[in-house]
Amino acid sequence: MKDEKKVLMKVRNLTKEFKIKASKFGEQPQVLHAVNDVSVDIYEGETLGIIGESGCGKSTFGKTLIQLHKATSGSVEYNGRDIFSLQGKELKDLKRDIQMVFQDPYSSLDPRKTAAKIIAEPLVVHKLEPDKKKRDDKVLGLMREVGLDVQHVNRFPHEFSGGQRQRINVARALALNPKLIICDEPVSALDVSIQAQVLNLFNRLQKEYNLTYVFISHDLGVIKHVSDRIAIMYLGRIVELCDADKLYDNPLHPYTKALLSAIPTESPFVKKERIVLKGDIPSPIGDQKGCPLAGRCPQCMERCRKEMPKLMKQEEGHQVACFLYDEK
Ligand SMILES: Nc1ncnc2c1ncn2[C@@H]1O[C@H](COP(=O)(O)OP(=O)(O)OP(=O)(O)O)[C@@H](O)[C@H]1O
Repeated sequence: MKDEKKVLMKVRNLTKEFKIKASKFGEQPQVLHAVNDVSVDIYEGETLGIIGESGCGKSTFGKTLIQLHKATSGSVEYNGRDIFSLQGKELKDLKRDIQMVFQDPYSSLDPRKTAAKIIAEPLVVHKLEPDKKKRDDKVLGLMREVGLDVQHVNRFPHEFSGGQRQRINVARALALNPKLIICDEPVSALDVSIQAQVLNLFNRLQKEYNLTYVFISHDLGVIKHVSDRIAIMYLGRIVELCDADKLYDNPLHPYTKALLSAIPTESPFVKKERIVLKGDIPSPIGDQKGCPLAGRCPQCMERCRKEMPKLMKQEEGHQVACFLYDEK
């Protein structure tokens, strides 16, 4: 990442709630708090890793950033402009600049279209390359760029392996020269041996095109490999935000500590204490009072059950939302 950091996306108090319909007659509909008051800056050229257990709101956060979900409240600025107020050409331009790559490389590809058609589609939709010959050349160039054999241009998705399919998805996203790519578990559905190759592809493309990534994963190893900074999510909130090189040596939040304690040590001679949090993740349905971890935290204090801690700076490049670090 560059020394001089430019904020590409500024997220403030982003909240996404889903209304859950009443299951029985007479019951009130309930509110599920999927993303809760999230504020974070995303810097140009960086990879912001988002990690947390299943259901903590990672995907909803990514989708709300690009308006696949309509935010309940909060704001997102991209290059200084409020994206929720964009319309017409400005909105179309934004949809070129920000792309998303999803977890399942198969279901996100139309099985009836060839690789050529799939990769060319965004160029057609955005009327970027009306000349067929030039468009075909661009498709072949993109295939080479992501490591696909151009001889396979007329193959259908089922004729490719999982890793190759994800490369088609990446080529399709790249076709529009995006600035920011939201990668939602892009290697989780792939064999471990293939994961590293696809992660290396993401790294190479980032350097080549100065791409910014929001990289969502539940896998601590993957997140460590790709991220410049890491946001740890729990129950819809960012509980810790830290430069990647500091986090693994100095986790502060009790939830992060528990999460990291599950990683096996590199040497079998080094023993590590495993921190197991009691109970399950609470339901995101209904109002929350106090810290979301209060009921499970081994260091819970009186205050934690009543007040919501905010993300606060502890040292350069390290913020945590925990009263253990906020003496009152
Ligand atoms: N369309 C929806 N309608 C209602 N609830 C939803 C919807 N999408 C997500 N949720 C709920 O929002 C919460 C956050 O889900 P989300 O998929 O964002 O989590 P996640 O961290 O990405 O998990 P996973 O890794 O399993 O996808 C969950 O409780 C989920 O059930």
